[in-house]
Amino acid sequence: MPRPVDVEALVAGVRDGQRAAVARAITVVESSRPEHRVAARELLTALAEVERPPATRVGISGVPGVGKSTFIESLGTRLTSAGHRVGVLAVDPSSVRTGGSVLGDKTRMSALSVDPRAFIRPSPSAGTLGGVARATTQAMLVLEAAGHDVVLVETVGVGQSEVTVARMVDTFLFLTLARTGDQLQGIKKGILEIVDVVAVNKADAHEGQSHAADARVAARELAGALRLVRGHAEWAPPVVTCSGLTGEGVDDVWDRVGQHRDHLGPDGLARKRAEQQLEFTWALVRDELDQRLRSSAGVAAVRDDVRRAVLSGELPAPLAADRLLAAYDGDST
Ligand SMILES: Nc1nc2c(ncn2[C@@H]2O[C@H](COP(=O)(O)OP(=O)(O)OP(=O)(O)O)[C@@H](O)[C@H]2O)c(=O)[nH]1
Repeated sequence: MPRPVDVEALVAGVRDGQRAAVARAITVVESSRPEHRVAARELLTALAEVERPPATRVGISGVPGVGKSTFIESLGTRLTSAGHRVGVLAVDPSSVRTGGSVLGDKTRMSALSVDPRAFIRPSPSAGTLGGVARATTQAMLVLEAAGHDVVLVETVGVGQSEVTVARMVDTFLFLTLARTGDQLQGIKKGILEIVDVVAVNKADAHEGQSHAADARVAARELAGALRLVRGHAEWAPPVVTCSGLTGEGVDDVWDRVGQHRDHLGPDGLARKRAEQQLEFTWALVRDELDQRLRSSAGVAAVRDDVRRAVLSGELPAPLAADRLLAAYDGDST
C-alpha cells in the first residue's frame, strides 16, 4: 500500500528546505499514480504560494563525454561555497526507453552529492519525453519552493531533449569540445539557434598536451558560426573556454550566464517564463493526445487492417490517416 500523502506536512517540510520532504514531494509530483496526481495538484498549488524570488534556471547540454557531470560538480560547488543553494535535475530521454536513470548520477558528482546546500535528482523515467519534461518542470518548482536559488537541468543531445530543456530554463548553456577542422561538425544546427552561452570544455592539459589554444581557436570559429546563424539577434551568444576538471574558466561561464540574465531583465524574464508556460501547456496536450492515440481501442481495432492496406498499396497514406483518425474520433465521442 502506498503511503497516503500528507500534503500540509509536506508543504511545511519543503518550505523549510528539509531534504526528505523535498525528495518525497518530487516523488509525488513525478508520480503517475491517480492518488498521487490529486496530491500533486494540491502540493503544487500550495507551493506556488511560497514567495521566493525567481531562481536562476540554467539548462546544460552536450554530447556524452563532453564533461557535463564534472562541469556541474565544479560549478555547483563554487555556487554553494558562494552561499547559493543549488538544485540539479536531469532530462534523459534514453531513460524513457530503458527505464533507467543515467543523467544526474550522484556518483559522478561526489562533492556536490554530499553538499548540504545542493540537491541532485536523476532523470525520471516517466514514459515519454513530454512526461519527463512535465516531471522535471514540477520538480523544479519544488526545489525553488525549498529555497534553491539556482537550478541546473542537465540533458544529453538525444532527440528533442535539448529543445525541451531550453523551453524550461532561463539560459541554455551548451558544452562542446575543440575539434580539429570543422568546429561545427557534430553540433546540430538547431542547437546554435537555441543556445545562450557556449563553452568549449576540457581547455586544459590532457593526453600529454595543452588543449587551451585549440579550445580558443574553436571558440572563435564557433562565435563566427553563431553570428551567421543568429544574424543580428539582440543577444549574441558568447563562446568561452573552460575546464570542468581544473575549474579554470568556470567562473567566467557563470558570469556569462549572469549577463544573459541581465540582458533579459526582470520583465524579459517574466515574459519568457510566461511564454514557456504556454508552450509547455501545448506540449503537454500533444503528449497526452499521442498517448491517447496509442491506447485508443478504436485505433487498435483498425490498425492491422490499415497497415496491411497501406503496405499492399491498396490505401494511400492520406486516406489511411483519415481512417485512423476516424477510428480515434469514434473512440473519444
Ligand atoms: N581533460 C579534461 N577531462 C575532463 C574534463 N571534464 C571531464 N573530463 C573527463 O571526461 C570524461 C567524461 O566526463 P563526465 O563529466 O562524466 O562527462 P559527461 O558529459 O557527463 O558524460 P556522459 O555521462 O557520457 O554524458 C571523464 O573521464 C572525465 O574525467 C575536463 O574539463 N578536462
